[in-house]
Amino acid sequence: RPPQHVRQLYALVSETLRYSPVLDALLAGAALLQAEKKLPPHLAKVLVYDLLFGKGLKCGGRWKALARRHRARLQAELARLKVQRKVSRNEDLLAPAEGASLGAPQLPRYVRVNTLKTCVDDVIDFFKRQGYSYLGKAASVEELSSLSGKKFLLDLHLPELLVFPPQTDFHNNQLYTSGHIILQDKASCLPAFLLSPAAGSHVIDACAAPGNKTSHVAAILKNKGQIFAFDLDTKRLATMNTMLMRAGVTSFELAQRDFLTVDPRDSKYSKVTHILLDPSCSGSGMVNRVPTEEAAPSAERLQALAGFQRKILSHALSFPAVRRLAYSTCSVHQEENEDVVHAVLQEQGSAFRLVNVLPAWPCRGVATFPGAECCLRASPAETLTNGFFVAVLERCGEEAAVPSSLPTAAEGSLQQGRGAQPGTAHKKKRKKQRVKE
Ligand SMILES: C[S@@+](CC[C@H](N)C(=O)[O-])C[C@H]1O[C@@H](n2cnc3c(N)ncnc32)[C@H](O)[C@@H]1O
Repeated sequence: RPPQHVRQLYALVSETLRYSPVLDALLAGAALLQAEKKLPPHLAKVLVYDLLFGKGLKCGGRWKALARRHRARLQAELARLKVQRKVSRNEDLLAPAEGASLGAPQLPRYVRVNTLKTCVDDVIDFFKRQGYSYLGKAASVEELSSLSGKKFLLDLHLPELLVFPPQTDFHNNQLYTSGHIILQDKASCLPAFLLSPAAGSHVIDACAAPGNKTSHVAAILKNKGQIFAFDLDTKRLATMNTMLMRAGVTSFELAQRDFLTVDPRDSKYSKVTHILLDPSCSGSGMVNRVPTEEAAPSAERLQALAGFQRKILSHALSFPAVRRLAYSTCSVHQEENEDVVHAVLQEQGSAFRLVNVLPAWPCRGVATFPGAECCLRASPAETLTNGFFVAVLERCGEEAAVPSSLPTAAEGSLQQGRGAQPGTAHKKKRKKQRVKE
């Protein structure tokens, strides 16, 4: 049934997620899932949240009645947990207990500077004026993990990425609302950075909405050239349109379209040299994702996703002028990552090859085929990001001809000599609209 009170439902789900570690402890303590074997664990959490902390929504039917039967036991568990944690209010349970690590790992707050509107130096100055201390460029991933209070760093891999302590909230910050900064996980900044089209290029973003990567591509293009962005989802495209306008992106064409039906021979796309392909995936790498069965997709679901991903990757490579393509997923499953890339590379014969990107990146593709280590993986534990995968494919024999703004530091021996000097993009102080406090 469609929800009658969407806002209440949204609040219920987000609050359940906020209390998730506490709810896990209560469910375990009361052995609810052992007692009610048919009760799905995620539903159990929502029911227990509503029973103990919520406002008592008028829905839930038989499941709600089932949870109510365990009310006394759950309340006793809650009281016990409060005594154990030495707290009196429910909210105080949300602070992690001493020495404990509850729930999803805490990732830093990554802030991508939107170079279409400002520059890194100006944004650093802005935050300094807001009372933050700038600690310079990070030397290691460990340094990023030890950030606390009002301190921030420049990322060690991505020159336009600032790193703040976890849970720093900039959603109401003037720089965010004006599109000067984009709140984007570090791993999700990799595809556009590694695709690195030169200003003036024609680029396809095949599965583009809600558009964070598109706006990143536009920034790399310096708004010069043309972006053709496609997505199936009307609502996500509407959000994307607003986001791109706010970010000052021009020269883009958004289309609500199945990319698989876009004709590679259409003369409109005859100059497309770069493609960013970030197709639907299981999302199994997302740390803060609403938990669903997707976190552990079935073999059938993985097979279906991988089939789609192979098809859409092959289709993207069939654009006649394409020279470079970045394929990415926020999945941790080999089936959606290395296996897809390997299968399509084999199908392409010697037309395309993998580029050995970012040799300094610590986490590489799973060695399931020769060259898989050219791909990048990301994970909360190793790179302090969501779980992610990126592979960059390049047309064989084209590399010398490809103009690229990619810093040479981002590519290994296979690509040496291409592109501009490391860091030139952020070192140059560009004249940009100055950010006013
Ligand atoms: C992982 S999301 C893309 C995220 C986006 N690249 C970003 O950075 O904001 C995958 C997107 O692919 C879209 N999609 C799925 N199948 C598609 C198809 N056949 N053609 C175009 N878009 C598709 C989905 O609607 C979804 O918005």
